Amino acid sequence: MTSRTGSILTIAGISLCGIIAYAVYFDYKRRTDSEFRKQIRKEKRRVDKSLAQSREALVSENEISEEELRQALKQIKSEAQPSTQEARETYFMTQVGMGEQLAARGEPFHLPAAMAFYRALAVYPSPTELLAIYQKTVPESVVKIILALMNLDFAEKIGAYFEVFPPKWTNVSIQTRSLKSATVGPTKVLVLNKDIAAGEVIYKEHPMLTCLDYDLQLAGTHCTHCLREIQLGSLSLTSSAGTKSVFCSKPCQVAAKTQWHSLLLTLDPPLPAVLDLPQLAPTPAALEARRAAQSRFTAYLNKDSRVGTLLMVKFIARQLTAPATKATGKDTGDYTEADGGEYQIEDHVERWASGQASPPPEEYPLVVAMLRATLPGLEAFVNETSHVSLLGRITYNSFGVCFGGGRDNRPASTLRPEDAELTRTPYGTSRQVGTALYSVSSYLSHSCAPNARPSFSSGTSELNLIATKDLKKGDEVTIAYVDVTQHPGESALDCRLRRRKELARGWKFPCACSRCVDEASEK
Ligand SMILES: C[S@@+](CC[C@H](N)C(=O)[O-])C[C@H]1O[C@@H](n2cnc3c(N)ncnc32)[C@H](O)[C@@H]1O
Repeated sequence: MTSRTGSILTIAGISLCGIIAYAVYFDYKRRTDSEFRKQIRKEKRRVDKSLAQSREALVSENEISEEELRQALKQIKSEAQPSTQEARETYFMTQVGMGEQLAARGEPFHLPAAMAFYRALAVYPSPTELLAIYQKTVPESVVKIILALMNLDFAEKIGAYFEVFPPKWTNVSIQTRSLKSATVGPTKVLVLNKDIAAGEVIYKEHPMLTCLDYDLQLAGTHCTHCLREIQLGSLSLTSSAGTKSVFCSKPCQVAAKTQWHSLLLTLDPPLPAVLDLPQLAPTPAALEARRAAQSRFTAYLNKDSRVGTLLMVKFIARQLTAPATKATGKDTGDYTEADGGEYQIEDHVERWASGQASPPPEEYPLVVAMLRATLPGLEAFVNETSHVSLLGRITYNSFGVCFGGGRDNRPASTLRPEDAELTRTPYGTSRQVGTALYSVSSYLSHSCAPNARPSFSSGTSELNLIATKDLKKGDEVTIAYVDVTQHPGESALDCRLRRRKELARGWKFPCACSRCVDEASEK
């Protein structure tokens, strides 16, 4: 080992031993905190510019070509990653040692040296910190190549998203189009990749997150995970406060337990075992604090049946439990490997359009207290700004799950009408059994004369998108976000006003669909 390797390992080792468990959270923060990501994007533009220059310089100095960089990255990406903590540590040390030795052999070995350092970076809990160490200890020309590899990796990930998502089997792609409205600018829409006949299923999609309506949760009549009506026997999970969630099947029970239930509602170890990270042994006082924080948070949710907030914390939990969820094999609608792209649940959610949320002031401290009591450091997943924007994004994109034509015994909301939950469903939120979020369907536009409809014909929250007209390749697919039928005794004008009012309240846009445009010109 060279003396420099020694210094990298000594400096890095402090972090490796001390913060490996917490690193998971900080890495998630990097990926979830929208402000932080905004900064990264800004920084990326700056870095892009300087790296484009540095790449040009690398190329012009005949050091390394763009193609060589691409091949190097491809090679690194194709290699298997160590899966246990012990293996990661050994891999890290081997790669750093190798990088040092290669770098010392001079310029022809700078690319393989940078590749070794880059591999070490990929398994290190805090990459920015390690990069700073490299900058102090590794030859400048090698650092330049490491930065160029980083930049290329980032650019490939971001740039390719809408090329590989949605997956081909959904028969749709996402395009940016300008809608026929003076106030609505370019917006993303779903466009068909092939002709589809009326009545055919365009695609089926499992939700990434669900929330059973609170009254049904209490009644125990529906599955907390897939929202199916429970016919035969049910299974349950008990929270730290003694309340029960029921499930229609073992896979649903396991999925809910793994994804969010253990972390948010119990005193079980919060880190999924498959992460193979050291679990902190909680003191009795810490366990009691966790139970109390969970119970205060649950009381807050239950008081006004807050769906958006529950979905938001389930989303936070899912980011942490993703590796464990993957191991259960249950379809989670996240498309983590959409046609070759590698995505996390947050990569999808951060691209969604966002609405305005105005949670009561007591909500944020309750969320933070609950996360901190679960595991110190976990509260870093949200700050005051990202809490509001995450909530806005989640409520803006939620769908109402209705079986058949929907139910008619849903209790009215206790919130002010302007704060009451509004979900996308042609039957009306008041007829749903629960709320669900979908990766692909989030991009569906509204039309008062839609050409498709969401159907839940499997009796679960799996969304079947059915064409209601003969459609051609290139057509934009639309659904009705609200009830657009003209009811008996309702004039066309009243119907128009009702649906436009609801759209303005829930989604804040003046509808630019063909029916609204035609009806406006008939006046
Ligand atoms: C829930 S998002 C749908 C996905 C969104 N288009 C995107 O870019 O991610 C709702 C937004 O889509 C646009 N939109 C959908 N249907 C529309 C319509 N009929 N008229 C005008 N804007 C519409 C509006 O900008 C609205 O705020």
